[in-house]
Amino acid sequence: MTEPVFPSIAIIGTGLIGASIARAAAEYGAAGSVNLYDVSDDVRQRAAGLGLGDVAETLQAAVADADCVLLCVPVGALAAVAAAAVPHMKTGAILTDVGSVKGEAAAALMAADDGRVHIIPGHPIAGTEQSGPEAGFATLFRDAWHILTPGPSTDEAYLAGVDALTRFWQALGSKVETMDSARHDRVLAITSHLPHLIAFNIVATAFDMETVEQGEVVKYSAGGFRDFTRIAASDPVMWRDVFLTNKEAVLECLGRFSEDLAVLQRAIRWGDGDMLMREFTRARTIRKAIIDAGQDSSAVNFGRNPHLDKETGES
Ligand SMILES: NC(=O)C1=CN([C@@H]2O[C@H](COP(=O)(O)OP(=O)(O)OC[C@H]3O[C@@H](n4cnc5c(N)ncnc54)[C@H](O)[C@@H]3O)[C@@H](O)[C@H]2O)C=CC1
Ligand SMILES: O=C(O)C(=O)Cc1ccc(O)cc1
Repeated sequence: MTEPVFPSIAIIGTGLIGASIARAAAEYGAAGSVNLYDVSDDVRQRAAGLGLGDVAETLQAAVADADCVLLCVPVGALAAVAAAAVPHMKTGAILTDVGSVKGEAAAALMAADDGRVHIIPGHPIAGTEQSGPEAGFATLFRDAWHILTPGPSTDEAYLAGVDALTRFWQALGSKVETMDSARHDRVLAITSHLPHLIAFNIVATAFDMETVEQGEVVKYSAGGFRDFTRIAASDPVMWRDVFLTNKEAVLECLGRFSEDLAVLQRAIRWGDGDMLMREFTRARTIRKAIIDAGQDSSAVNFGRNPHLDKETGES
């Protein structure tokens, strides 16, 4: 077996993502030892029971020996956790995160910078609608993108840190890209954040209609609506924080989306079949182009936990 990328890592927040990193790092030999900490007593006990690593009683104890500290908490908690962690970290260690929004995450991490650690924000584009340590699985990051948004430093030690973190995520199976955090937030607003908002909204609308239609909405729900309900089952705290911290980019996308929806609404009202054909054909072509380019990682990861997928019975 090859040398681990990091002799020791600390994972703060042992939910879906933290537990998946712990399992993957152990399974693929990416870290020599894995320390864990979660603010919740109950989650800490469950993480220990699952054998995810050495569960510490305090954040300070978890990070003290780590060569890389991975913050896997909701975006809104990053600033406080980073501020509490950095003074106890080793000089030269890496501080990264997995937050779904990067501008705010980078600002939260940078605010804690004391000049001794290397701050390299990151985001795995892989997940499911589930949360908690039991939901984690080692193959979550396989073939998924991992976006790093490093700072502007050209310091040799910092660049060596970026290189090590890249190798860590590659060892977990990810394809790593670096990107400017503002660009990340614009891209993710349309590809991930807006789709989640639409799912939360359509499920709520259908539920309200159900009281009128006496159960028929859910009873006859076809595949499309079921897919929306899966996404809408995602963690409310995590998604509240995403929308609070990527406000501008999401509102921009929502504005464009509403305009385009109004065009379809108008076409339906006026019976403009040509317009509907044009729009639907274009969407179909786009989907085909995505598949042909091999970008459909959803088929690999999203929503497919081999340990928990009760619907398909996969194991
Ligand atoms: N769920 C998903 O599909 C994905 C989530 N992410 C990001 O990963 C991060 C974690 O998300 P999940 O693992 O899904 O959430 P989760 O809800 O499964 O786990 C989060 C854990 O953080 C803990 N926590 C909260 N505040 C804390 C604090 N101050 N100190 C220590 N622990 C604390 C919670 O107790 C919880 O156990 C979020 O920032 C999210 O944006 C990124 C990619 C995919
Ligand atoms: O489950 C799904 O469909 C997802 O889209 C998972 C996901 C959620 C948040 C992210 O920042 C990245 C991936």
